[in-house]
Amino acid sequence: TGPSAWHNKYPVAHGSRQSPIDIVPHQASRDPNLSQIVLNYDRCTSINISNNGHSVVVEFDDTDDRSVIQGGPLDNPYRLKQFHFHWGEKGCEGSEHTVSGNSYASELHLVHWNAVKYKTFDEAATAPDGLAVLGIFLDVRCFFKCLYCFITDFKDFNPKCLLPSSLHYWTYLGSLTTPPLHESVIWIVLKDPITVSEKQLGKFRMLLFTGEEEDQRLRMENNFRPPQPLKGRKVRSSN
Ligand SMILES: NS(=O)(=O)c1ccc(NC(=S)OCCc2ccsc2)cc1
Ligand SMILES: [Zn+2]
Repeated sequence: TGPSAWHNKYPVAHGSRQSPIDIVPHQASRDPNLSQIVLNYDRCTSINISNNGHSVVVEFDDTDDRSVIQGGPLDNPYRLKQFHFHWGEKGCEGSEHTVSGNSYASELHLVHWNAVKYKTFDEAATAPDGLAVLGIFLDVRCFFKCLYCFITDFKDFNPKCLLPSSLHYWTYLGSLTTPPLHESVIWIVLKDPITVSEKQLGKFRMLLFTGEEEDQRLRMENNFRPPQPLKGRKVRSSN
């Protein structure tokens, strides 16, 4: 049961601030008050990696403010909880947000929560300003290479090495793109995709298989939700 059936169990699927959306750059309003986003991931500690057969999630220790995103549209620092990817079975589609109708091969989501206003992620996940997700497009060359790299110990993995050169972004109010689809996300989508070079590839590696256990391959099925109605929302652009 794909995205078109989610509304049966999660009526908010037809809500007024659902994600992803199609971003039309020249319709986004440039907001000079939007400061740059600041990422403090230097002391991030990845604690777990899980591969549920159709996505891979790397979780972080979010018991203190060691890895946060702040600035831009955010009034507080938001703590990094996990990151994961969305992709498609064909190289030409897979991202969740689209830009003027065009898809990228994949989209990386760095999920953060507002630990200043809320006590737990679960509480923040149901609040209108509870979560901030940084969306980063991956181009096809990089995505497939990145998916097939190995790392014996991903503990030293720092998502900062995943960032494109420019942190220019679009931002809008939206939701989780998978159930429970809570309308609690301040989306920050970077304009530039990541194109990892060969030499950077050495740094960005991901354990995708369970190693000695049975070869649990990631099925390359689609795990992206199509764009949702804007319903009058404004997309702002950093300069
Ligand atoms: N694709 S997405 O970034 O919008 C995104 C991010 C997180 C999640 N869900 C998470 S982290 O679930 C953790 C369990 C939970 C607790 C309260 S609501 C979900 C779903 C979609
Ligand atoms: Zn996601």
